[in-house]
Amino acid sequence: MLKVSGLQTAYGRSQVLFDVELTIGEGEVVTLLGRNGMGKTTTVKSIMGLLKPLAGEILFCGQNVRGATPESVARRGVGLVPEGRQVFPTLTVRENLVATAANRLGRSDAWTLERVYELFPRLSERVDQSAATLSGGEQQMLVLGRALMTNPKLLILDEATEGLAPVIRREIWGCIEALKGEGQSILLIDKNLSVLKRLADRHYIVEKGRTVWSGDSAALDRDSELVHGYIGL
Ligand SMILES: Nc1ncnc2c1ncn2[C@@H]1O[C@H](COP(=O)(O)OP(=O)(O)OP(=O)(O)O)[C@@H](O)[C@H]1O
Repeated sequence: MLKVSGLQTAYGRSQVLFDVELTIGEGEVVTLLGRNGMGKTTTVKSIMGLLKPLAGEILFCGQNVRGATPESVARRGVGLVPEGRQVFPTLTVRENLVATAANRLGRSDAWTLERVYELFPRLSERVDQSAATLSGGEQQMLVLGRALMTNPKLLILDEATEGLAPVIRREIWGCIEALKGEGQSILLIDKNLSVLKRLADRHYIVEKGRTVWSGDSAALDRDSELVHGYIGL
């Protein structure tokens, strides 16, 4: 579904990615791990077309999307839950969910408001409340629901549980697990290694803008010393 290879990206003159590679197959849950500032968000922004890479290949469903606009990447079926709970603050819960909703790929089991409310009952109790007045956890659920309403082939979650109370985190992890059960392909960035090991099929570690390790959860355990050196957890 997604194949990134030799990815290089810079902010102005400051190059941050030097050689990132990762692959996500249909229905797979894959993580991108690494310490703060190693290039995970920059990789996501490069995939989404929010940054223009200097070099490398980003193949999504067999087509090169490197250099494509964010709109075009979204239209092809990549949904992003960005860092930092980016709701549309002046819109209500319902308006947030429908604002970018689409079923461009014509899925027969498309996401609907009802299905999102079923997944996140807290949102169903607040449909006419403005997003700015939601708690942090509710805002994050809203952003996740909004991404699902675009019916993405690939869902990318960048630190979706950061800064949330444990009970809300568990709720969000439960939803991600349910999505995995439905065959949703997901790229996860998070610091909660024990949950990621249980949930994900494979993992990639980035260190100073390069993919330096990849493997499944069993390999992550086997190489735990090396892995902990890289991700510092
Ligand atoms: N807009 C920017 N301009 C210049 N440098 C940037 C910019 N955004 C990020 N960087 C730098 O790029 C590097 C990689 O940052 P990035 O946000 O991709 O890291 P990350 O692995 O996602 O870390 P975190 O877990 O802290 O979000 C860091 O050194 C960061 O300071």
